[in-house]
Amino acid sequence: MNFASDNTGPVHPQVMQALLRANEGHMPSYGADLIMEDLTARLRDTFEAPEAEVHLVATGTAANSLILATLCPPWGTAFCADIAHIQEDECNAPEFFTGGAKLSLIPSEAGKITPEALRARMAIEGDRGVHGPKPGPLSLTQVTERGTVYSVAELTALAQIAHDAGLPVHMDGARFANALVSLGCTPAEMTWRAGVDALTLGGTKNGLMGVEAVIFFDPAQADGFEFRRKRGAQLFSKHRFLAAQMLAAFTDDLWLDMAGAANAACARLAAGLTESGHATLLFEPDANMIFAEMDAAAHARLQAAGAQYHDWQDNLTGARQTRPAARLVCNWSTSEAEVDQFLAALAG
Ligand SMILES: Cc1ncc(COP(=O)(O)O)c(C=O)c1O
Ligand SMILES: C[C@@H](O)[C@H](N)C(=O)O
Repeated sequence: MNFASDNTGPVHPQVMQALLRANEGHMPSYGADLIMEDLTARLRDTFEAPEAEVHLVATGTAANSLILATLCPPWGTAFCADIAHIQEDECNAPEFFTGGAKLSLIPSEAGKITPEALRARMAIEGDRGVHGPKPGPLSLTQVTERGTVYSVAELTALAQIAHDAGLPVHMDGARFANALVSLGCTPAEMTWRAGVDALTLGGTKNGLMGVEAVIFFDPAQADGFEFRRKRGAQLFSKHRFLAAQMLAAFTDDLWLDMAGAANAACARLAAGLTESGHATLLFEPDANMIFAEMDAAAHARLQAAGAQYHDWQDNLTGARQTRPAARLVCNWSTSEAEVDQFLAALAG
C-alpha cells in the first residue's frame, strides 16, 4: 500500500521495452538521435505547436529552474504560489540557476492563486524601480501542490494579467497529464491557447524512469536555454534513453492512459475515505493526489498495516488540522485492490 508519491511508483513496462529497443547498436549522442527527432515532431503535433522548441532534462527541478533562468534575469523575480514546489522543494535551484532572481510568493487557497492575489503581489514588486527586482515570469503549477487543477478559464485569466504586464508564463506541469485527463481538454487548450509560454512537461510522475520535457511554444523565448542546460549538467550524452522514454509515453496515448489510471485510483480512494466516516478531505482531489485528515485510531491502524504515505502538517493551514493529516498519491500502477486494502485498514 504505497501512496507516498507517484515518484515511488514503477516504470511502465512499455517504457522499459522502449529503453531496450533504444539500446540496440549505436546512435548519435547529446540529442542528435532520430528518436529525439521523432519525439520533437510528436510533441509539436500533440500540442498543435509546429514551431515549438522541445528539450529534455532528467528532473522536474531542472526543467523548472532552467526555464525560469531562461525567462527571468538575475535581477528579476518570478511570481508563484506560496506553496509552489519551486519555493518549497527545490532547494533554491530556481534562485541558483537564475543567478539570483527572487520568488515573489502569492497567497494561495487550496493550492491555487487568484487574479486578485496575483495583481496585489505584482503591484508590490512593480513600483520600486531599480530599488526592487524587475517583475518576471508567472509560474503556475498544474496539478497544483494540493492536488487541485486550474480550469482553462482560470489559467487564461491569470496568464492575461501576466501578459498585460509584459510578463511570460511558465507552467510547472510535473503532473500535466493528470490535469489534462481531469479537465478533458486538449494539450494546446491547457497551455499556449490559455497563455502559457513555457512548459515543464512531466514524465517521471506519469510513469517514466526519469525524464521531463521542456517546451517553449515560441522559440524566440528559448534563447539561451540549451547553453543553460549544458552548463547545468543536464544535457545527457546518451540522450536517446531520455527520448525513448518520452516517445513511448506519447505513443498510442500511453501518457493519458497512465494518468487516467492514477486519477481513477485517486477517485476511488477519495470516495472511500469520505464514505468511511474516519477521514475528511482537506482539498478537492481533482487528479491523483489527496490531502485528508483522519482519526488518530485510523491512522494508527494504517501504520500498523504498513501503509506508506506522507504525514501532512500543512504550515499554511495547520490551524485547521486537529487530527493526523496525510498526503496520498496514486500512480499509474495503483490498483483497485491496493485502494480497497487501504480503506479496509482505515476502517479497521
Ligand atoms: C509539483 C512538482 N513540481 C516539480 C517537481 C520536481 O520534480 P523532481 O523531483 O523530479 O525534481 C515535483 C516533484 O515531485 C513536483 O511535485
Ligand atoms: C518533493 C516532493 O514533494 C515530490 N515533489 C513529491 O511530490 O513527492
